[in-house]
Amino acid sequence: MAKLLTALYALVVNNFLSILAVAFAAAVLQRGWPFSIDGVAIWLHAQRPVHLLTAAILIAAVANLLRARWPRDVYLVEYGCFRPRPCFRAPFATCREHVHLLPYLLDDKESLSFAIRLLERSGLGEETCVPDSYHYMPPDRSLAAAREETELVIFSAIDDVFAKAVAMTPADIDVLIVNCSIFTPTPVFTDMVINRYKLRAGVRALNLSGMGCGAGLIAIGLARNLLQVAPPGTHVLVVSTEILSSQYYVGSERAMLLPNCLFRMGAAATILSNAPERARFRLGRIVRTMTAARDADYRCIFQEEDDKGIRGVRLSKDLTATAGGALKRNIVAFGPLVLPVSEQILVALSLLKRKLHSKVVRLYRPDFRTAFEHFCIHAGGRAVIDEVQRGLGLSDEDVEASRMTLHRFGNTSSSLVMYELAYTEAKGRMRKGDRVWMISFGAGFECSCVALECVRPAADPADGPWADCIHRYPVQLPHL
Ligand SMILES: CC(C)(COP(=O)(O)OP(=O)(O)OC[C@H]1O[C@@H](n2cnc3c(N)ncnc32)[C@H](O)[C@@H]1OP(=O)(O)O)[C@@H](O)C(=O)NCCC(=O)NCCSC(=O)CC(=O)O
Repeated sequence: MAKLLTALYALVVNNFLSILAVAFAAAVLQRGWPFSIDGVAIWLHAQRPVHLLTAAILIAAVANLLRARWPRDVYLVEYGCFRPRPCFRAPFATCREHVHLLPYLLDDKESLSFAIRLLERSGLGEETCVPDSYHYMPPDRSLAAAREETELVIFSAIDDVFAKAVAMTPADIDVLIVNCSIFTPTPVFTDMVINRYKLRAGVRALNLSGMGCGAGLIAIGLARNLLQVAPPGTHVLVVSTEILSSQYYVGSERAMLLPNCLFRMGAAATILSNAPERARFRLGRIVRTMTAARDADYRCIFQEEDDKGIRGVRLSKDLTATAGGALKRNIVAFGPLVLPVSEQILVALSLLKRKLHSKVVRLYRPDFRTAFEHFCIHAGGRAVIDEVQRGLGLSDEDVEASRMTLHRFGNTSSSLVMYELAYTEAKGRMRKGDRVWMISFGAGFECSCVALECVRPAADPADGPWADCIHRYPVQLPHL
């Protein structure tokens, strides 16, 4: 009964304007339309032609002006992901053997057992992949190795997206955005892509670095902003990756060993456009929250040298709480833009109740499943997914794409959310009209939320990074 009442409440409140319009139309029809076509014709006839012409020109000019100022709709035309070959696999046995052979960990038994424990409890499976350089002993952290990894992951992802977007070629790209946080070579990634694919001389190229795992959605937000004011038919290629070779930490500090355990190779390439032709998703609201003004948040993910002068990325123990806080702040802006009115009224009522009664009244947690069918949550680590699931009150099915992506691919940084989208599609769950919520976190600290609406499901959903393993997923994860 309560379920039925809730559904009825949502139906009435969310369709209030339509119900009002139908009631008004019915009332008008019952009373009779006050104007007749003859009456309007006589009135028009009585006006001076020059006045009618001026009015028509004015109306057309205002409409044109409004249309030009109205931001264009932006679409995700296609996306592709790097699918690592099995030779890059890093199963536990190999990782365990490697950490036992690392000279700097050999003397530090505590750090050694910590690294192994984290590997086992990380939520990563047996098939995640690391670059060739990690298979060397000691790991090859040279520029040449990083460049080799870059070319492999980026070019594979771009090849994949153009293989899917059959009607498009690299020559159709007007703007190129590449993001990678830790490694920035010269010439930069965008030049690498322009050189390889011989992009047009007039292509606009932007490179984002140092922005952590959140940079993929930041790049998509930037592409959206550009496309909203660009001439119709403009195409942007966004490439998101993190290059691991140069950032392997060879020290023994726990907080800096963690990235070695969590990060794995990956890349995604996404084509966006302001033309609806051939589009697969329509971009909805995008909200980015930065909390770098808070010292603790700013230092939460920090590249620095340890006390022995060895460079690495330090991940704070408070990272999950920081992510939860940043998401909360983001939702204050994002929620009202995406939630149905019925949920917003419930939030407003609980706020009012809290104000009137006491601070102990719990605020109503909106049900985001009324606004989205699918969730792609940055799978930064098992604890990050736990925190978001708990905070948003999501079910295990809602976070399945994130947990399975962490299991199969590890933390691939800024490309993760595209692997998660690919999971949902590979499972055949994406339907026309379905809404997707992408959430990413990154150094800064940053939290970005992007809403997507599916306009055309994939022609071949199994064709993607999950092609060779989707039949084995979801897998049962151990209870830790
Ligand atoms: C690492 C974990 C899988 C471990 O989970 P566990 O279930 O084992 O439990 P746990 O959290 O109690 O941690 C186990 C042990 O690790 C220690 N520990 C955990 N996190 C630590 C950290 N950052 N630094 C130092 N030690 C740490 C704990 O103190 C504890 O030690 P003891 O047992 O001795 O008390 C989880 O904590 C996790 O997912 N954390 C989040 C990982 C993360 O930061 N991801 C974001 C990556 S950055 C990113 O994605 C964005 C970006 O780069 O921009």
